[in-house]
Amino acid sequence: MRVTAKICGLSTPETLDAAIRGGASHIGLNFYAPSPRYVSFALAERLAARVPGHVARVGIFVDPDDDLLDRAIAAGQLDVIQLHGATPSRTAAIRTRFARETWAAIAVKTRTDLDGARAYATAADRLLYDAKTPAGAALPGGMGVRFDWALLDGFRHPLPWALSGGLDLTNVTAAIRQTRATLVDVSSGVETAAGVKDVDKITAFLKALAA
Ligand SMILES: O=C(O)c1ccccc1NCC(=O)[C@H](O)[C@H](O)COP(=O)(O)O
Repeated sequence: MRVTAKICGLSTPETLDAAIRGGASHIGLNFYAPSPRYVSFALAERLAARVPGHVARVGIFVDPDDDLLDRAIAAGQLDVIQLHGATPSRTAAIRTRFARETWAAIAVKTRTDLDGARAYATAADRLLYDAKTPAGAALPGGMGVRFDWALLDGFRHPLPWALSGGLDLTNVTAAIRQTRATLVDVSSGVETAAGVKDVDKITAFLKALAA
């Protein structure tokens, strides 16, 4: 079973290049201003220009308006729109309007949260099962929080999906073994501090998938 990865929240050429060199299938550019991984349109443009055609550029958004999407898609040459906090109907509208592969992030803590994924069955192209961050947390993602992977046992996935939330070099192999994920997503697990990606951590994480 081949497993691929999205390295999320990249904001420097060096770490972006490490993700590409290491074999990431997707790279994530974060357009949510409060995030420590936020990239301006100008920076997104420079980073996107380094990404070869076989690697998908994913834009990360929290309930974005159309203007932000328009500008980010152009700057980041986005192939994929990843939405946090968008309702199924807003997700469907974005997918239709922007004609891009669209991912719905599902914030998971309980089985009920997971069941909520079904509402996106006709609205999105892929689900990103991410851990629900604690109440009052500054961000809805990128906080290194893990959910109970056993919740996925026997779950009938309504769409292709990816596993996210608290993954790192120490647990990604077990996560894949347990959930049978074929696409994993990581952000803080390949950082030395919030928003500071690390070339060696990215390389080691991707190498673990190839082993
Ligand atoms: O990473 C962020 O700063 C972020 C902010 C707002 C919404 C989403 C965000 N990240 C989305 C991702 O796809 C992360 O990779 C995902 O939440 C996993 O993060 P981590 O647990 O740190 O690996």
